Amino acid sequence: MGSSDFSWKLADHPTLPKGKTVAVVVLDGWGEANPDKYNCIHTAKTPTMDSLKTGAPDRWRLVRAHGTAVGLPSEDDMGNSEVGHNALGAGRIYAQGAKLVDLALASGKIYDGEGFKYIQQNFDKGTLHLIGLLSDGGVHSRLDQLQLLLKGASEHGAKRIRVHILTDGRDVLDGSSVGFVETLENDLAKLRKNGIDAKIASGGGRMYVTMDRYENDWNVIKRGWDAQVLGEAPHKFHNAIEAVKKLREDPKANDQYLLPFVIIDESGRAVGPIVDGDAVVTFNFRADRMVMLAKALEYEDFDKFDRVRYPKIRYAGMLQYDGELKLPSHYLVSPPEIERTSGEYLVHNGIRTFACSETVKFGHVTFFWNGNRSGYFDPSMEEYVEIPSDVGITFNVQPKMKAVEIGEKARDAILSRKYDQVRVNIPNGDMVGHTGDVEATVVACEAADQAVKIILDAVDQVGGIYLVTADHGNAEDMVKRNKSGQPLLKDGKVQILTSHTLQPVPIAIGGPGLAPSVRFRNDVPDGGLANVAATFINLHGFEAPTGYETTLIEVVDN
Ligand SMILES: O=C(O)[C@H](O)COP(=O)(O)O
Ligand SMILES: [Mn+2]
Ligand SMILES: [Mn+2]
Repeated sequence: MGSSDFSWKLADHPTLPKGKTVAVVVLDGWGEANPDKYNCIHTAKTPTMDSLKTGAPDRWRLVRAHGTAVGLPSEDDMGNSEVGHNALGAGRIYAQGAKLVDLALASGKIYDGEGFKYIQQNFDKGTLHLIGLLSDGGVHSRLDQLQLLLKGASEHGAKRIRVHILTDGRDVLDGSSVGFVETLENDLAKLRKNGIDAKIASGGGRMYVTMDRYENDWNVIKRGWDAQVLGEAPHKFHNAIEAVKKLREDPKANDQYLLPFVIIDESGRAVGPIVDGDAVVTFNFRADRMVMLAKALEYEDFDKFDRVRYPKIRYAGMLQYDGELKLPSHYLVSPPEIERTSGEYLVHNGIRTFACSETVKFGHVTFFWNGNRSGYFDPSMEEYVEIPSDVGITFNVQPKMKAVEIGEKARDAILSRKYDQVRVNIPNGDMVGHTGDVEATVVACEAADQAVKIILDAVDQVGGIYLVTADHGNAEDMVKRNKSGQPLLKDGKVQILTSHTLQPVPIAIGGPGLAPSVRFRNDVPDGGLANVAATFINLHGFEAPTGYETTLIEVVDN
C-alpha cells in the first residue's frame, strides 16, 4: 500500500449495523484450564462467566494468548499483558521486544547501533551500570540476554561494570532468585579473570524496588534510586548471594518484595553508586515497569521525589519504552513499530471510545492497547479514566481491588450513550494470582465476575453488544506441573505458581444488539488475541483494516 493511497476510512461491513454500543472487557490473567483445586477460576463462583461459556456455544471459544501467537520467541513463552494488549489493540502480531533483542544480540547489530555507541563514549573513564530484572521469565527481561550484553559490552570497551539486580519471583518461582544471582556471579567472576572490574552493586525485589508502573507509587522508584544511584540502602552486604539468602530468611520475605540492599567493599563503601561520567543501561525490554525509572534517569526537571544527586550520565534503555514521549531518547534496540492500531482507526471513523481500569492496569487498555503510546489519538473522541489503585499493599490483602468500581464506571459510560466502545481491563485474576495466595485469588475471580455482570447488565439496557476476553492465563493454574499435568512436588510440597501460564483464554460475544445471525467461524481454529481487533471492528459495523489478522466471526443466513 503506497502512502499516497492510504486512507483511515474503513469500509462499511456488508451486513452488520453501526451505532451499537460495544463493551470490550479484558479479564487480566484469566485462562482456561481443567477443573482442579489449583484452578481458582473453577473454584470461584463465577456465574456470569459460566453463563457465557454454557449459554451460547457458537459465541464462546478459546483463543491463543502465548508464544508466537503474540510475537514471542517460542511456544514456551507464556503470554503477558504487554504483548497481549498490543495484539488485542493492534490486530496484528508483531515480533516483540524479547525477540528483537535476541536478534540484535545474535547478529551483534546491537553494538553498531546509535544507542550503544552513545553509551560507549563513557566506557573509557566511567562505569557501565546495568539495571534490570534478574530472571529467565522472559516477560520483562531475560538472564541470557544480560549475559550476552555483559560479554559484548566488555568486548566493546567496558572496563568497569556494575549490575543492579531486581529479584523476580513473579514471572518465575519464588526463591529462584538465589540461583539467578549465583549464575550472574559466575559470569562476573569470568569477566574479572579477563581484567574487567565487574560486580553486582545493589539489589532489591522488583515490586518493592524500581519496578512500579503507571506512577502508582514513586516510593518504589526512590528506594531503587537510593540504592543504585546514591549507594544507600538499609541493608549492606559484601556479596549479593549472601544478601539475597540473608534477606530471604525473614519468614515474610519473598523475591518480589525483597528489601533493598547495596554491596560494600572492605572499607564499608558502596561498590557502585552511579556518578558523573558513567553509562547506564536499563536492560528490561518491556516498557511499563521501566518508564518511571527512565524518567528519573533522563529528565533534568523532575519532581516526583528528591533525587538528592542527579548524575550527568549517558543513559540508554534496552528499548525505547514510550513512543510518544520518545523515552528514553537513546536505546539499544528499536522497539516494534506498532502502527495503525484499532484505536487510531476508531477515532478516524467516528467511533467514540471510553477506556478504564485501575492504576495498576490503566496503561494496559490505553498505552499497550495503542501500541506503547501514551496519550489520546483525539481527545474529542476518547476518554480514558483511571481509578486509583490501592498503594503499598500486596493485592491478596484486598483481592476485590477496584473491580466493582471499574464495572460501575463502564456501566455509567455505557448508559450515558456518549460512547460507541467502552473498554476495560479487570485486573483481579492477574494481580492476586501473582501473589500465589490461592484463597485470595478465588475471591479475586469472584469480584472480576461481578464486574463483568455489572457491565453486561448495562449492555442489556442499551441494546448493545459485548465482547469479553482475557490477555493471558494466570488464576486458572496456581501450581507448577510436570509434563503430564500433575503438580510437581518439591520436598513433598507443591510449588505455588505466581506467574502467568501457557493456557488459551476465552472469548465470548453477545448482547441484544448482536444480530442472531452472528457466530464464531470454525475455520480459524488457531485464532489468537490478534484476531480480536478485526472482530470488534466488525461489531462496530466496519470491515477490518487491510493487513489485520482475520475476524473471528461470520454472519450466517438463518
Ligand atoms: O509486571 C508484572 O506484573 C508481571 O511481570 C507480568 O504481569 P502482566 O503482564 O499481567 O502485567
Ligand atoms: Mn495481564
Ligand atoms: Mn500479570
